Amino acid sequence: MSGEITFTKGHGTENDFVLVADPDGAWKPDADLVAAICDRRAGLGGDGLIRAVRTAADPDAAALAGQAEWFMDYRNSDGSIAEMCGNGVRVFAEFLSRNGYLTVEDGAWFPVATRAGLKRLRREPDGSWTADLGRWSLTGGAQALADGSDALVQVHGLDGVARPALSVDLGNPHTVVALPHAAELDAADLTRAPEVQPVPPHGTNVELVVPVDAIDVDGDGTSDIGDIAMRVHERGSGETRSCGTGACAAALATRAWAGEGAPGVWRVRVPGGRLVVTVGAGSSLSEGTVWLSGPAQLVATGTFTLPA
Ligand SMILES: N[C@@H](CCC[C@H](N)C(=O)O)C(=O)O
Repeated sequence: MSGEITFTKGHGTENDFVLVADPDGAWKPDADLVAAICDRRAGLGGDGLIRAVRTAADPDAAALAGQAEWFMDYRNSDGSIAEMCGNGVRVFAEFLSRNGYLTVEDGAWFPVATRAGLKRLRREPDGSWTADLGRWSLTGGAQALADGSDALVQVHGLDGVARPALSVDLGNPHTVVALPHAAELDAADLTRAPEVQPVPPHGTNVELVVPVDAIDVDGDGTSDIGDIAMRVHERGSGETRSCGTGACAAALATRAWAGEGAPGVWRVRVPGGRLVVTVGAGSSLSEGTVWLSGPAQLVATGTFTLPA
């Protein structure tokens, strides 16, 4: 590919992406080009770039070629590579389906290859998508669960006190900090990356979370659905209006802090909308499987002239 590329702009709860179909793996954008495309003033603008390439045509995904037709090559807006994107994979599925690259029947799962392995997706009758993100774990394991934290995070704009946090692995790294009040969530300055100790070897996405409510659906006096609000500073992209894997991490860490009997379904309110996180059957408080549900919208298609 040279000269110009055809792109689609899409978002999931306002986590926005530039999507490019590259079935044969002919386009090899370097980090500078990805950053130029994602630039909100001089480029198209986006929290990330997603290249849709046939699994067999990309060396990073070729091992999964027999198991999924398409590979989501995800790049952050600074050009760095990320293993996984929960909002992006739903938008990717919508993109493949709307452009005829895949025939998708409502309710039927289909596989997608990512750098974090195979994921399954399903379109819901209302047009939203559910992504089976597969395995997650508390990075610090049982000890982190017993201690309630395995990291300390200093969030700019607050009182300067380093706060306890839990690290969650969803294929990509997350560090979740609980704040006591919505006012603190609003006051946090996420124009600067929160400072995490010990420094994660591959960087981390940082989620700030506050409890909102808990919902007793069946009236038995226990909470069936957890309800939290979250803001996120994404590795490689800065503050975004949503993060799907981040929403899962926030729900899973909050569930771990709540302990046995905590809900298995969580509503996660983000600045760009709402997501639903469903903890897989048989998951413990420190590891298991997880599903993410939410919207995926395509908003524009056009051509972009590549810099000479
Ligand atoms: N916004 C995404 C996560 C994108 C990758 C992340 N910035 C990283 O570097 O791990 C999501 O919706 O999960």
